[in-house]
Amino acid sequence: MAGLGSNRRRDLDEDDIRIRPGKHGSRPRTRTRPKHEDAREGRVLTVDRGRYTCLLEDEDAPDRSITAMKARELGRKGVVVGDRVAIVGDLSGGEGSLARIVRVEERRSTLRRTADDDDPYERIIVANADQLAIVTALADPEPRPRLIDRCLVAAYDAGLEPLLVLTKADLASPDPLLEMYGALGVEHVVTKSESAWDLDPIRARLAGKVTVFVGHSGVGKTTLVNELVPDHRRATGHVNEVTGRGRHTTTSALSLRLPPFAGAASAPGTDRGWVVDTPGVRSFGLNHVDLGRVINAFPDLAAGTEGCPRACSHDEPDCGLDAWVEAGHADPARLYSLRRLLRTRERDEGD
Ligand SMILES: Nc1nc2c(ncn2[C@@H]2O[C@H](COP(=O)(O)OP(=O)(O)OP(=O)(O)O)[C@@H](O)[C@H]2O)c(=O)[nH]1
Ligand SMILES: [Zn+2]
Repeated sequence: MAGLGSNRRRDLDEDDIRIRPGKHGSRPRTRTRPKHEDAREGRVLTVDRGRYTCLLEDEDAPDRSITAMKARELGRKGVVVGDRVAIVGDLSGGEGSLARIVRVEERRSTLRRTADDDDPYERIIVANADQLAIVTALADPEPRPRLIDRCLVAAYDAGLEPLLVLTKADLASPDPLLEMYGALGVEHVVTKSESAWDLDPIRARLAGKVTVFVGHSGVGKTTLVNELVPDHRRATGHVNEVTGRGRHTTTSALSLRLPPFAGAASAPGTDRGWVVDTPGVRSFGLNHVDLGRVINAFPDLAAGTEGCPRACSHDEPDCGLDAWVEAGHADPARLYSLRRLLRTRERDEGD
């Protein structure tokens, strides 16, 4: 599906969004390993009360899911969902087995949030993601543009490519919302759960990427994720089996590997992509966000900031961008959209 203003979007991809290299290209390079030469590489799928469910991604142990704890030597260093880690100890994955995470590889990206704008504690929700899927229902509940704007700011700040996922298209047209976001050049897909799903457009957007799904309660995120990853429930049941702990509501994100699909390039080993489901992400506090970085997602406007006063917020009377736009160098709708995003932190009532 064509994205909105996708030409413009292409331009900024080069500078701002990290392009994923090939199959093994995103793997952290092997560093000098003074200790734990026998450590295996894994990916953190979810976290539950100090226990990390990790997927071993070694050639000789493909797709083995194990439970691990943080080794004491990691100290206070956090381990989050999406982290690439080095693991030692009991890697059998058998019942009651517990391995140790001894190293966390450098992160390609970190998606953070604060509970609200005044919250001084920022939390990393997910490491090493490529894309932020902002799931919004077209009706029931009504779309909340302010919340979308906040998610967009968080995505731009984190260097993630935003993707608008508009659900419940059987209830309302996506056109008004698409018009509102057209100038931003955000990619989008439209879904509806009615009778036959057409999931190919969204699958094509997810292939080969790690995509974090966020959305307000009731927008249909769970319905969609279950459809995309039919093993979802079984996978989470498995986690409980392994840890031997009872069922409870987890607040951790959960990484799910997408199954192969016919429309994707089906070379063996092709990365089908990952969905990272995030229960409980209902607000997106932006306390940690440096709004000065948002303009980097607008290269057409960034080029016009030479006439700005020092430390210009780009939302003040002396900002040079008004003249830049008046001179015809950029679309006024783009400047309007940028300023709307820059003001999201002030307009937080109800979101
Ligand atoms: N009409 C319509 N209803 C849908 C669609 N997708 C989901 N729903 C319904 O919307 C309601 C909420 O869906 P969920 O998948 O539970 O939404 P959620 O975003 O996961 O919400 P929480 O579980 O509260 O976090 C359910 O009653 C779904 O059946 C759709 O495409 N069209
Ligand atoms: Zn300015």
